[in-house]
Amino acid sequence: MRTSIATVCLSGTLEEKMLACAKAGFDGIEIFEQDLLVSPMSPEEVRALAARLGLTLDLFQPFRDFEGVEPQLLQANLHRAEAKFKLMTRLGMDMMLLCSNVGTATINDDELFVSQIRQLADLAAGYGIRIAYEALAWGTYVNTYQHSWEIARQVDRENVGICLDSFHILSRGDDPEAIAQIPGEKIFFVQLADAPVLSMDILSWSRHYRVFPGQGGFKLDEFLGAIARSGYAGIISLEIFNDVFRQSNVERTAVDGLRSLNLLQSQTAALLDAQGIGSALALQALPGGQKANGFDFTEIRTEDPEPVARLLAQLGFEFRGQHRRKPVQLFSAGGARIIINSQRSRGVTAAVSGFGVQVPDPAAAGERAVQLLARPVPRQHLRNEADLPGFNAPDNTEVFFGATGDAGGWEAEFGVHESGAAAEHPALIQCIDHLNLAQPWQSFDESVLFYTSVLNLQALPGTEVPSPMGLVRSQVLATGDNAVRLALNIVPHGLEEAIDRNHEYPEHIAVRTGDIITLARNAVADGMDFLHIPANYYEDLAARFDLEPQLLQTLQELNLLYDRDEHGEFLHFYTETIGNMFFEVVERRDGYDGYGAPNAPIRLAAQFERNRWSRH
Ligand SMILES: O=C(O)c1ccc(O)c(O)c1
Ligand SMILES: [Mg+2]
Repeated sequence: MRTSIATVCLSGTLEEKMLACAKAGFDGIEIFEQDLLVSPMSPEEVRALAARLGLTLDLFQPFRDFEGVEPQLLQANLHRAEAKFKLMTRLGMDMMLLCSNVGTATINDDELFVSQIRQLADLAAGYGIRIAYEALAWGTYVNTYQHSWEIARQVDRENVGICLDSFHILSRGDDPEAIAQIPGEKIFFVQLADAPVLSMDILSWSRHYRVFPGQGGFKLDEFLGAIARSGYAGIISLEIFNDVFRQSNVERTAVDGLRSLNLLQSQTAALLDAQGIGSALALQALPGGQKANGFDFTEIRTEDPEPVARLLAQLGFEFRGQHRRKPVQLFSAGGARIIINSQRSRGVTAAVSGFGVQVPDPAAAGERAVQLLARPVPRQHLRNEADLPGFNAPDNTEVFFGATGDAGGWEAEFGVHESGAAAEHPALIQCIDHLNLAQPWQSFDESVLFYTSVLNLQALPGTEVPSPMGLVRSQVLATGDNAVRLALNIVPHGLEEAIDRNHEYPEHIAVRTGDIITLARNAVADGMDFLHIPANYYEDLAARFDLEPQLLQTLQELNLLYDRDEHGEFLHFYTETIGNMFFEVVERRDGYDGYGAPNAPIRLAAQFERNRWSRH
């Protein structure tokens, strides 16, 4: 599939945008006219740069407010168009986007639209230029794809077709199914954008909140499937107006965009395959996404392992061994393995630096990640050491693929020979339940797409948690069976540096137990520091749930939090924070499925009080 992206999606100068698109691997770009207007590069220089970078210049856009006007204005519009045709000739471009009129149209008459666009077409033909007519969702008279197609059909010129933009169609709730009936050769261009489901006027939604495919709520595989069934064989482009992308790192945004297209074409190929339909789009399928069976390990980086090791021991973890070659230690409890790594850790008090998941075929999962443009972690293994495919997530977490049930492969490097070595006491901890990773606000959507596509996780509906630092947006990603769960928390604006500053906005590792009360009592006996929960919380619990007074008293005594859903009950507690991380211990009774969301504000406020206090 040939891929393109509109320059309006990206930050920086036109030159920077072009370099980033080429580096990410796009085939071409749409030149958004404003980017050219403000550029010091001449049209000839833009053309030469594109040629040098191997980028095609696919669409000059937008040309606005043309049809449906009085005769005098039409002449001015044709004059304006001719100037742009000359400019396009200098750029070596042959396709112009014509948006349906949103401003100057005063006459609602299809026949007039047809005859005026026909005049434009005949003028364009003299320059060898084709016109792609796009119905904007807020077009004054033309605002549906059916209408733009009807007009283009009646114009009846070889050099006039339509541009289909998923946003304008899906934002209105229109059914894209009828696209399949349009002759593919009359679809001149396809723009894709996703968007979160919001209720606001369509213009504001379009200009500020579009996101890459897979980051919003539109069913773009079905949309692209309908495009494919029309017989369209052209370019699939991204046109994303997004306030955050326009101020984010241009290279990262370009990679994020191409990742979204690589995922979408694979999903669409699967959809068409299932219907037994071939496609002229040459959709590239990715190696199949594998369902992870669980966490392989979680890694903590720290320059001083002692406080973390002490906390792990208080929670019931056993020290399993020291890596034979590196300053790295392994701890485990039940099926939960935690690695403390002191390499490259100068200045890091403690931070969650990576994790592994177990999949049936790690090499294939690694190959899929590469095709999704994931950045490989530089290799540091020796020939006789396990070589887990590893990648840097957008939040800088290192993500590894291990083989299902084969931790022994790398555990041996820690001198651990029999897997599941008999501990002195059977561990109360069963496994890693979930990880909570902090996300800078600029890269939240990028992270969601990365983790859902590379780790093959599903995004659950997001929530918002009030905290003294601001409203924290939170999003859970999980395998269908919850064997692997990640909770991504957006860091409130202004605190994103806190992640690097090693303070204030910690991440956490949640481990699961079948007996949290015994585990908490053992930890108290071992002198562990718990996050202190205020008495107000327990008064509120008593009001909301009818709890046995004895249980309520135990919860308060042990700083345990409580929640209930339609399945069962949830008991959990938090440890004190070390550096940039802490632990949570959870007990899920009778299939409780959530994360104690009502308790999250209590936790954030308690940590805020505590961290403020510890800084003075
Ligand atoms: O918002 C706009 O003006 C605009 C311009 C060009 C497009 O292709 C589009 O989808 C929207
Ligand atoms: Mg568009």
